[in-house]
Amino acid sequence: MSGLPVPPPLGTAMLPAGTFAGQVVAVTGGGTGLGKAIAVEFARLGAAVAVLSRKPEHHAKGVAAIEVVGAKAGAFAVDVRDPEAIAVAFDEVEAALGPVDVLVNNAAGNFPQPAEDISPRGWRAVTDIVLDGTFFASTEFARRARAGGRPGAVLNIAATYAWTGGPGTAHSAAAKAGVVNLTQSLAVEWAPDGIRVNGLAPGLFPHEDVPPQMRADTPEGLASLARTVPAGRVGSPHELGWAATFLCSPYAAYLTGHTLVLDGGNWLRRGLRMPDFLPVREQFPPPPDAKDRS
Ligand SMILES: CCCCCCCCCCC/C=C/C(=O)SCCNC(=O)CCNC(=O)[C@H](O)C(C)(C)COP(=O)(O)OP(=O)(O)OC[C@H]1O[C@@H](n2cnc3c(N)ncnc32)[C@H](O)[C@@H]1OP(=O)(O)O
Ligand SMILES: NC(=O)C1=CN([C@@H]2O[C@H](COP(=O)(O)OP(=O)(O)OC[C@H]3O[C@@H](n4cnc5c(N)ncnc54)[C@H](OP(=O)(O)O)[C@@H]3O)[C@@H](O)[C@H]2O)C=CC1
Repeated sequence: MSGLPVPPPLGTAMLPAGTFAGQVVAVTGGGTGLGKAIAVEFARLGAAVAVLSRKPEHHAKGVAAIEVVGAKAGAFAVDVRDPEAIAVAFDEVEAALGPVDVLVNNAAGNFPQPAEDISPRGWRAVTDIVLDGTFFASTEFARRARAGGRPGAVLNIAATYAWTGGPGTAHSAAAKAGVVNLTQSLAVEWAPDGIRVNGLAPGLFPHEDVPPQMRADTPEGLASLARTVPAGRVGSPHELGWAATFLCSPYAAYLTGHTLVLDGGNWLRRGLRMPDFLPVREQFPPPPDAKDRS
C-alpha cells in the first residue's frame, strides 16, 4: 500500500509569514504533544504564544519550543477545571503579552478503560477537563473579547470518536461529543461579535508525551498502527499545526461552527466485512500496576 503522499516537512509554511503578527494566541496544554506543535506553528507565523497548563515541566518545554522559532512566549499555571483560575490566567496573559486574540482549547485527560471500570473520580477528571474546561476557557475569552470590542477565534480540539464513540473511551468520547456540539452553539452565539469557533478532530497522532497505553513506542508498533489507517500512515503533529492555524486565520474568515477531521480517512474505514471483533477488555487489558477496584 502506498497511501497518500507524505506531508511537507516540519518548518514549511502553509500560510504567509506574519499571518498572526501582533496577535496573542493562548493554547491550553500547549507544553506537550499536539498542543506544543500547534503553539509552535502559531509562533512561526508571528504570534506571541501563551501556554496554559498545570505542570511547570510542561511550561518549560512549551516555552522553549516557541522561543526557538523566535517568538515571544509565556507560561501560565492553570487547571482548566477551575473557572476562577482561568480568569486569573487570562489576567496574567494580558499583563505579560496583551489581550488574547486566539484561544486553542487543547488540554485533555484520557485513559482507555472499560466503561464499568471507570471510577466516578476518573469520569469526572476526564469530562471536567475536556468539556467543562473548554466551556470555561471559551466563555472567559468571549467575555473579554466582547468587552474590548475585539474579534477573535476559538479552536476546540476534538477526536474522531466524538461521532462514533468507541471501546475504552466512554468518558473521553462523551466529552469530545459535547465539545463538537458546544462548538456549534458558541459559533452561532458569537458570530455577531466577530468571534469564530471551530473544531479540529485528530485521528491517530502518536507522540512521546501521551501516556504509555496510548503510545506506539517501537518502529514495529508504529508501522502496525500505520497499517490500520487508510492513508497508510499516522499523522505528524505539525500537520495539526497547519490545520489549526488555517482555521484561526483570515483565510477561514467565513468558516465557523465546523469541526475539521484530520485522520487520513481512518474514521470512515468501516467495510462490509470487518476484522474479527475484539472485546474492550482484550483491547485494553489492565496495566500490571493497575489499582484493584473490585
Ligand atoms: C496501542 C497503541 C495505540 C497508539 C495510539 C496512538 C494515540 C491514540 C490517541 C487516542 C486519542 C487520545 C486522546 C487524548 O485525549 S490524549 C491526551 C492524554 N493525555 C493525558 O491524559 C494527560 C493528562 N492526564 C492526566 O492528567 C490524568 O490522566 C487525569 C486525566 C486522570 C487527570 O489527572 P488528575 O490529577 O485530575 O486526576 P487523578 O490522578 O487524581 O485521578 C482522578 C481519578 O482518575 C483515575 N485515573 C487516573 N488515571 C487513570 C488510569 N490510567 N486508569 C484508570 N484510572 C485512572 C484515578 O485513579 C482517580 O480516580 P480514583 O480516585 O477513583 O482512583
Ligand atoms: N494524540 C492523539 O493521537 C490524539 C489527541 N487528541 C486530542 O489532542 C489534544 C492534545 O493531546 P495530546 O497532545 O496527544 O496529549 P498530551 O497528553 O500531550 O496533552 C495534554 C495536555 O493537556 C494538559 N492538561 C491536562 N489536564 C489539564 C488541566 N486540568 N488543566 C490544564 N491543562 C491540562 C497537559 O498539561 P499539564 O499536565 O501541564 O496540565 C498536557 O499538556 C487533546 O485534546 C486530545 O484529546 C485527539 C485525538 C487523538
